[in-house]
Amino acid sequence: MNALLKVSDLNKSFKALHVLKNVNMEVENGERHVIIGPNGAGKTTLFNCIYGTLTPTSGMVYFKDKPIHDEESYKRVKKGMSRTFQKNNLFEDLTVEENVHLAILGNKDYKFNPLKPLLQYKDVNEKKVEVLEEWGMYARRKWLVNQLSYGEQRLLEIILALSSNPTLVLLDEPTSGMSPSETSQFTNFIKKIPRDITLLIIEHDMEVVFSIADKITVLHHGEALLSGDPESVRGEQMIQEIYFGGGALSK
Ligand SMILES: Nc1ncnc2c1ncn2[C@@H]1O[C@H](COP(=O)(O)OP(=O)(O)OP(=O)(O)O)[C@@H](O)[C@H]1O
Repeated sequence: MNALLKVSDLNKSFKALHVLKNVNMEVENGERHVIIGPNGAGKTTLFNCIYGTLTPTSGMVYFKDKPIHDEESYKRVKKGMSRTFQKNNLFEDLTVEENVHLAILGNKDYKFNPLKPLLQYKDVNEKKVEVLEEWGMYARRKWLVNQLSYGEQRLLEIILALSSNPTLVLLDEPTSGMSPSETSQFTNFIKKIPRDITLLIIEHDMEVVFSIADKITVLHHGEALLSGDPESVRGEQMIQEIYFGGGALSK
């Protein structure tokens, strides 16, 4: 079977700024694939082109063997993609379960009716309970989001991304701003996600990278310098010099 996601000769420019330069990358089914690279390398721009937030200047993105690079994000979500963003995207004054409810509702075909009480969406309610139970948030379902710790809020964002039954989830710097204990909670959480869900993650914390990655792609000045298993990437002399020697990956 072919790769779940294939990025082929992808370019993205913002006027004269050539951010992505002929990027080629493949993500296999079930993989935990981590993208590393210094600030400004083009990692989020690459995510935006994969998810449809941005249209590439040229090149192709294939998902499940079909070209998707000119489709809107909502169509990509329907095909099984979901994502989180660098900054929290939660409704902080709503409860945990209301956030989950709205995320599930947002992926349904029927239009949200503001006059219909949330609890009357029976299938959404069932799915909500399933999601809250599966990911360990049921006990805190009535908590307001702003009562959760920062680490729990970031986990809730991932839970929302998982609530659409995705096959591919893109996580953009999920541990940014987390304390060491929140980061290790995150790593444990990632390890519990079943392998029928593929993960593509932008991550700066090298301890996290090497504890979760099956494959690492190094993006440098908009070019995919190399892709490989963690040990081969760690062993590359060029990577040692650029990243581990100079500490260029730490924020
Ligand atoms: N919408 C935009 N318009 C103009 N320039 C942009 C836009 N989005 C990103 N850029 C520029 O593209 C370059 C790459 O940015 P991008 O956010 O993709 O990098 P990154 O590798 O994700 O960095 P970081 O690790 O800091 O998040 C930067 O120089 C940024 O200023």
